[in-house]
Amino acid sequence: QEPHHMPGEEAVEPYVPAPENAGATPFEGTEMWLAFGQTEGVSRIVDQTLDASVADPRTADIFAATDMVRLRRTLKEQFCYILGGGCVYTGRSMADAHDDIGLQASDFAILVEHLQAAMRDQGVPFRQQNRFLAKLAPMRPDTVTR
Ligand code: HEM
Repeated sequence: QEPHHMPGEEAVEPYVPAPENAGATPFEGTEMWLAFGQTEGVSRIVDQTLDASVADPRTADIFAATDMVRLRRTLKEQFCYILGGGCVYTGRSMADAHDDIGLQASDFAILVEHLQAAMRDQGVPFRQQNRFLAKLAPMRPDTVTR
C-alpha cells in the first residue's frame, strides 16, 4: 500500500502515516460499526456529507481546490477506523490536513450539520450519532485555525 497517495489522487507532501493521525481512538466492539451500516453505510454517510458541503454556498469555496478523490478515501478510512470497522487510517493528522485552509468555527458547525443529516438518512440511531460526534468534537481546535 502506497502510504501518501493512491492512483487517481494528487501527490501530497510526504508525511508519516500513523493511527494517531486519525485524531481519536476507536470504539470498542461492533456496536458503533453496525449502527453506522458498516462499509456501505459509512461510504454513503461520507459521500452525502461531502456532497452537501460542496453544494452548500457557505462552504463550497473551501473545497474548490481540494482533491475530492483523496478526501473521500481518507475520510472513509478515518470514520471506519474510529467506528471500530478495523480500517487503517493512512491520511495526515487533523492539524496537517487543515493548517492551510483557514477554517472558522462556523465552517465546523456547517460540516456537523451535514454529517448529522447524513447519519439520520442512513438510519443511525440518535445515541450512536451523538457518541460519534463526541469523538470528533475534540478535533475542532486542530481543524479550526481562525
Ligand atoms: C472533526 C472534523 C473534521 C474531520 C474529522 C476532518 C477530516 C479530514 C480528513 C481525514 C482529511 C484528509 C487528510 C489527508 O488528506 O491526509 C481532511 C482534509 C480536509 N478537510 Fe477536514 N475534517 C474535519 C473538519 C473539516 C471542516 C469543518 C471542513 C470545512 C468545512 C473541512 C475541510 C477539509 C478540506 C478542504 C480538506 C482538504 C485539505 C487539502 O486539500 O489539503 N474539514 N479532513
